[in-house]
Amino acid sequence: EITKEQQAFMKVIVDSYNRHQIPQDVTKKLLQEQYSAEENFILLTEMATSQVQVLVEFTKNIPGFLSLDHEDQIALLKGSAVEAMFLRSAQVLSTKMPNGHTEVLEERIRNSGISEEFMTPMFNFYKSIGKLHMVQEEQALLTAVTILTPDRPFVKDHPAVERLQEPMLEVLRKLCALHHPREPQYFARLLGRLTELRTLNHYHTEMLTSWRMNDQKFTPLLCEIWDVQ
Ligand SMILES: CC(C)c1onc(-c2c(Cl)cccc2Cl)c1COc1ccc(-c2ccc3c(C(=O)O)csc3c2)cc1
Repeated sequence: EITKEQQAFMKVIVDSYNRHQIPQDVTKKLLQEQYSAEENFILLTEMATSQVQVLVEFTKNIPGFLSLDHEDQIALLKGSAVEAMFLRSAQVLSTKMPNGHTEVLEERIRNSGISEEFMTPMFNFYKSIGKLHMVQEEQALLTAVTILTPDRPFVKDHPAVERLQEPMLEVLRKLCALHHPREPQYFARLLGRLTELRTLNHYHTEMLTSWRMNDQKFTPLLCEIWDVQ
């Protein structure tokens, strides 16, 4: 069912996804530092900054991405960074990481100055992703599909992005049928998570505003990608 060239195409994306991860010396800090809201915010800022760098490297390996208009490349990265980081942190929180990152990451997110009203939708999303039990290929493809979403703000050449996203959606659809044969609606449920991700974008914008109200500092890279400060 999955053709030879689709397999090769998928391998490029999955290998890149596995190659690009936050380095150990950064993630191990999650286990070491204190648990004050202040310290948690600083750690999460470091994680997010490192994850954005990882995302940029992953995105550059998506076939065809580098031949897009340069301004559109930036618009796609800015428009998808938060969603891609929700997907990645969801993966960490739902797979019991052997290194104990899961528990400490959840603990630090829950105590980092994020107001209660955002906790519920955030952790509902985390739960809904966990229930899907995505295999690694699906996680890699879903992240690539999220990044190559044509209707992000300021994207000029929609059709060019669609032409890159379509083949990835087709491979993802076949992967879902392959790995979840008894759940014909699995692919549709997966795409439903992308809709839920869009709503989290709006919550995230408010989270940023309330952090900034408390004079919290971000890194230059996060300020650039989130148009803050
Ligand atoms: C600026 C900061 C306070 C912030 O603002 N919004 C969010 C934010 C939040 Cl709080 C939730 C969801 C999305 C965002 Cl942007 C954040 C924190 O973002 C994070 C991004 C990414 C990780 C993350 C990734 C991978 C891994 C791995 C691994 O791969 O092995 C092991 S531990 C870990 C940790 C955590 C937090």
